[in-house]
Amino acid sequence: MAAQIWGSEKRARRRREISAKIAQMPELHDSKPLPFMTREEKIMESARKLTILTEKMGQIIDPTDPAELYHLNNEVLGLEGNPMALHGVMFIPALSAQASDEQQAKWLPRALRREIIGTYAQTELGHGTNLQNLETTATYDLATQEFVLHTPQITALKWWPGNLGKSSNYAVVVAHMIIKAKNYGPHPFMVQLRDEKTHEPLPGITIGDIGPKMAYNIVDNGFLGFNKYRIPRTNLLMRHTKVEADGTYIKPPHAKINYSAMVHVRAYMLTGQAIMLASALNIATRYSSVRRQGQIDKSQPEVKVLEYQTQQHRLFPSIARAYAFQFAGAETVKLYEHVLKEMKSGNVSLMADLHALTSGLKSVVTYQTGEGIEQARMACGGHGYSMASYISEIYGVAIGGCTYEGENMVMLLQLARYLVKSAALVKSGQSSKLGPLVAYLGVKSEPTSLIDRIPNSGFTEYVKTFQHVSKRQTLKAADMFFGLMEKGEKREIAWNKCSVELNRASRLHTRLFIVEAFVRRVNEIADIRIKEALTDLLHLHVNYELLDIASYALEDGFLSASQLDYIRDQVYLYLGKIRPNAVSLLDSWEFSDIELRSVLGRRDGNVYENLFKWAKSSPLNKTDVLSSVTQYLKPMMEKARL
Ligand SMILES: CCCCCCCCCCCCCCCCCCCCCCCCC/C=C/C(=O)SCCNC(=O)CCNC(=O)[C@H](O)C(C)(C)COP(=O)(O)OP(=O)(O)OC[C@H]1O[C@@H](n2cnc3c(N)ncnc32)[C@H](O)[C@@H]1OP(=O)(O)O
Ligand SMILES: Cc1cc2nc3c(=O)[nH]c(=O)nc-3n(C[C@H](O)[C@H](O)[C@H](O)COP(=O)(O)OP(=O)(O)OC[C@H]3O[C@@H](n4cnc5c(N)ncnc54)[C@H](O)[C@@H]3O)c2cc1C
Repeated sequence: MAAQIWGSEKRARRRREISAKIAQMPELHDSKPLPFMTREEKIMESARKLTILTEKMGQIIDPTDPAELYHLNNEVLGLEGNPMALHGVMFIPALSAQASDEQQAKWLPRALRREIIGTYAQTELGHGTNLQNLETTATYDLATQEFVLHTPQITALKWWPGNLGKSSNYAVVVAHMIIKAKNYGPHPFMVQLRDEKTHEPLPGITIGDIGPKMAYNIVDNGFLGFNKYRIPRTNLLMRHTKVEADGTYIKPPHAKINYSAMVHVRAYMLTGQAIMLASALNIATRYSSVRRQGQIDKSQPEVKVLEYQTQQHRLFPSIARAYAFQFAGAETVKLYEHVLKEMKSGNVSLMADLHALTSGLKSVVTYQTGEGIEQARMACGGHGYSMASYISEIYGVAIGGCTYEGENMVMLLQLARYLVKSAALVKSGQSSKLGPLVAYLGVKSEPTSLIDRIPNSGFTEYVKTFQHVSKRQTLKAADMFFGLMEKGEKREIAWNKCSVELNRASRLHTRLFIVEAFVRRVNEIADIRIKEALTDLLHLHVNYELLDIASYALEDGFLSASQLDYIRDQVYLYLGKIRPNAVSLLDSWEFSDIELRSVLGRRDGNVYENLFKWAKSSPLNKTDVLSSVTQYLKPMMEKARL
């Protein structure tokens, strides 16, 4: 099963080997539990480990393999981030995709050797979503052949970029490029921020940390202002766009090609989210098989809380989602790598499809991951609320994904643009022009669902039902939009008036893609035992998800009330079937205790001993009487007694 999750036998084996090596290297372990550290201590601890990794990484992993890098990152540095998080996730990808060969030769080896640390600075205090209204300017000075970076007012301060505040000395900065008074829109520039020897900010740069956040606090998300700060013309990333010495602008082959670093993270973050969801569920499911509370049969001893159907209903559909996201994520990464390769050689024809797909997936996956992690926390009762579970930290980090790389509603609306265009093709009889991801929009469906009507139909009737609801909602939302425009409404106003319905269509389309990716994977599996276990999980997934969106299929009579009863019964049936495999389905992800960082979810299952040890190690327990008591509470009580 680990091979299915991680993509191959070899990958699963390499993960195990990497975990085993790290277990033997105490210098790479947390020196104390992260929740007992201050933010400064955590940053210090993480930087300490990063320097060791820079020396020893080659002995532990193949540093050119992103999957191995990511696993090393999760084991050693953890999900709270690190002082170089954005260096690997966005700075290097931005340079790789957007810098010319000559620029790459100059900067990439230095970045890869970690001579310099970089980040991706795009978002500003006043604007994150609407890139067209970013306010940082890069004005070309023909006389000196330099760009002058400037922050015209407080809202133009770069705000949020990870590791910008204190750790990075370089950044890919996105600014509006102005040449001879003409604004060419947002473009990426390579900018040195700090002196390479002293790490002091360079003159003309104002920079710092934006303060603590809900989670992800080892990352120093920062602010940055420029005061007429000059950089050479050749620091504009020029793989696709060029500015010649005389100010001539050569436009890129696709208007949004400079957005590729965002698409990179949107594609890769899906499996990251699946890992966080599976981690939280691993903790909650292990704990649920240790925790005994109450009896189902009063004549019997107390049961493990995992025996309660409500507990299973709370956890198991999310287990299925974690697998589904992992499989859909793996497909997306493959597509991304393909499109990136094509893009580098000038073929931009697949960019729109990739953008639409990743926009929808990032939104649905992050939202449902957040839901699943929060259910996992509640499934652990009081102990879930303790930092000993570590679930709250996982939650805080995961839900950041609902916002970064494009706020979820906004990204769903990006997918909706694609769906509406596809709907227009269907309506104008041009269904043959539909891309493979939306081809179903042009297929006539049966009048009613055949779920439970055709024996042994596998998942086909389920997929058809998802396709039906997605198609219907897409066409309905598109009709609403076209209808408003026909009535004379301006395009943007009409769009806004339909946006809730449009986003519903985007969610349904994305959920269909996730179901299909799960089905595709299960169909590929040869090992009969693995196939059986995953087929059970897929049964739970399709039935649970369909129940969740049933209103769409009920409103036009595609599903009947009796079919809904059948679907509900199937959910209960598969909850029971999955119960014996539940812990194994999560243990198969092979998270080590080091990586999970959870007292509640350790492999040994000694929950109560471990919790007591953890509590005793709380810094508050170093002394029996705290100075808060001697200074304030004790005198207060004494005064009251007089
Ligand atoms: C030492 C060893 C240790 C190792 C440590 C390192 C470990 C790392 C290892 C790395 C390994 C790799 C694995 C990576 C794993 C990742 C896991 C994830 C971890 C998470 C980390 C967290 C990091 C968080 C970082 C966050 C960063 C950010 O948030 S950056 C800022 C992001 N900002 C946004 O996303 C802004 C959103 N807004 C937009 O995108 C746009 O403004 C908009 C799309 C909404 C609108 O744009 P615009 O105004 O320009 O558009 P128009 O209206 O003019 O046009 C719309 C048309 O354009 C089309 N379009 C838009 N975008 C694209 C696109 N990208 N591609 C193609 N087309 C696009 C759109 O479809 C419209 O087309 P039509 O007009 O409809 O045809
Ligand atoms: C943990 C974290 C890490 C980050 N790291 C980085 C980084 O490394 N580099 C970087 O540059 N940035 C980074 N960001 C910033 C992030 O990319 C932005 O916060 C994000 O893109 C959302 O933009 P915003 O904050 O402007 O939200 P807003 O756009 O102001 O969103 C506020 C509300 O307005 C709604 N809204 C906005 N526009 C529309 C619209 N057109 N239609 C409908 N509704 C709309 C949204 O849906 C939302 O409900 C990070 C953010 C976080 C939380």
